[in-house]
Amino acid sequence: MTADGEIIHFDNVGLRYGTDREVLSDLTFTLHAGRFYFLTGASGAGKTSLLRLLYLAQRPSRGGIRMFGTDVITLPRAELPVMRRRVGVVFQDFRLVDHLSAYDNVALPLRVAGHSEQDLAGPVRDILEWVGLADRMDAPPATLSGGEQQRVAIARAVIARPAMLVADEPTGNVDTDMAAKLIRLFDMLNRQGTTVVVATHDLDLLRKVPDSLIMRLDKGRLSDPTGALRYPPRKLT
Ligand SMILES: Nc1ncnc2c1ncn2[C@@H]1O[C@H](COP(=O)(O)OP(=O)(O)OP(=O)(O)O)[C@@H](O)[C@H]1O
Repeated sequence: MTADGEIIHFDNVGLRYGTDREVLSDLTFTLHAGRFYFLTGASGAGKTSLLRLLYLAQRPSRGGIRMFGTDVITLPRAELPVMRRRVGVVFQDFRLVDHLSAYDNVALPLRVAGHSEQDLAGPVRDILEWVGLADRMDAPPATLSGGEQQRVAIARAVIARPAMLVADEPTGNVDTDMAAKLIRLFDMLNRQGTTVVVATHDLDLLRKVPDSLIMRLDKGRLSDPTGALRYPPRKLT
């Protein structure tokens, strides 16, 4: 994070896949630490593509991106994994490892980072408890409901305490009540200081986080270039 609380800055970013037309154009915005952002827009507007830029799964075709004060465009490839570890990711389809228990799925990022079993056991149990799955730790994903699987995925995304959590339609495969519960988890994380970016079609979710900032994509462009529109509307300070 930089001194003024910026965690990400996009400067005139464009993205095209292959030689096709641009799917994202002229994106200039700043995300600030500790805020909650919703990314909305019609199907095909470019939400997933923009999130992929945020979690460094994709490089832009043009423009500049600064993350945590570092220019990621010129960052050597070998340094990308360290930067990626600062961003947790949650997907609509959970993407859990089928043959691992809930516990082992959540432990995975800490094991990859080299933590000992002794050190990681406490945090993994604590976070599974926090998402309400203390009694399902040994369950393989296939035996969990969609909402339970998504809570494991959220626990896995935040176990290494990322500065930012990025979620792509995280409530797309759960019912309305579970969607509200998942958004409450994101909100709690945000209140503890994690910057949160959630892409969603579901405009009802936006009302559940009153202080959220809305980024609206329209055919690859941000219709509010400052990303500062609020929903419900609130006076800007
Ligand atoms: N790997 C790819 N190769 C080529 N074109 C792609 C690729 N991924 C996405 N696109 C195109 O980029 C555009 C934006 O897609 P993207 O998935 O980012 O939109 P979205 O807003 O997330 O859509 P949805 O809400 O339907 O998931 C679409 O026209 C899509 O067809």
